[in-house]
Amino acid sequence: MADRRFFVGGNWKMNGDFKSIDGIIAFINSGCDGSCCDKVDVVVAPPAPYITYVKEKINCGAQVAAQNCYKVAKGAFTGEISPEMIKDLGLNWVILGHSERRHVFGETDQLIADKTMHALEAGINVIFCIGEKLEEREAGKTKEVNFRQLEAIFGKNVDWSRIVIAYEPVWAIGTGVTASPEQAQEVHGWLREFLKEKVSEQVAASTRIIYGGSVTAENCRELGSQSDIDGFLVGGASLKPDFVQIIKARSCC
Ligand SMILES: O=C[C@H](O)COP(=O)(O)O
Repeated sequence: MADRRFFVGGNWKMNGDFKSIDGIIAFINSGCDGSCCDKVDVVVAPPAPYITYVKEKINCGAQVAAQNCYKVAKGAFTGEISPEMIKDLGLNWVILGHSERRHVFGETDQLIADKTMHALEAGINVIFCIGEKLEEREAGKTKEVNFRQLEAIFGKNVDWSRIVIAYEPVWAIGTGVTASPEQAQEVHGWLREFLKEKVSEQVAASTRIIYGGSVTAENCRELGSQSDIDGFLVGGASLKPDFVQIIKARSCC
């Protein structure tokens, strides 16, 4: 297994209120103790209005991320937040390119690339999401779609040490239909080869590629044991105590 630190993100999406968030923070704080968080990067992404609250309450080493940001620092962009604001809140991570941003809100590869570059320039690390739809997989376009989404940031001045790639097949998100360990490993392997060919051997070897899509406490160990799966981006299960088991999928704490 390559020496890439395991990474587990919890994407709460548009879920939670103060009461339920208190419960989530309680199980993260008690379950993700020092011995565990020392071995895993844990990053949770609450809805924007709760970011500061969550950041103040988490006391176990887990970091807090934003779920999205725009491509400029400030201005007349109602409803948006900027990477500079995320930095100002004391955060270091943002999720970009999530399938819900791509397919519900119509974000293009170009916009996601622009947002990624601006976030990196502002000092924010990026969880860069890609993934094919079911019809694309069934049409034999899995590799083509994922490579196209990823190569949107090739050729730019990317600091790859600050990017985590999240492979999230759209058909597996929130459906209960998880990619099999073999299916996920196959795509992760392709992505690593693609990085090796188009960027560099060093970037391919060191960049973490995490899997997302109906990850649960039950399936995380087998998925996490695949050689090119370096962690998870978890949606639904990150709102439950199962999240702690997923954090521990590869460590023995
Ligand atoms: O960002 C997380 C993914 O969309 C996965 O969501 P899920 O675990 O609910 O399938």
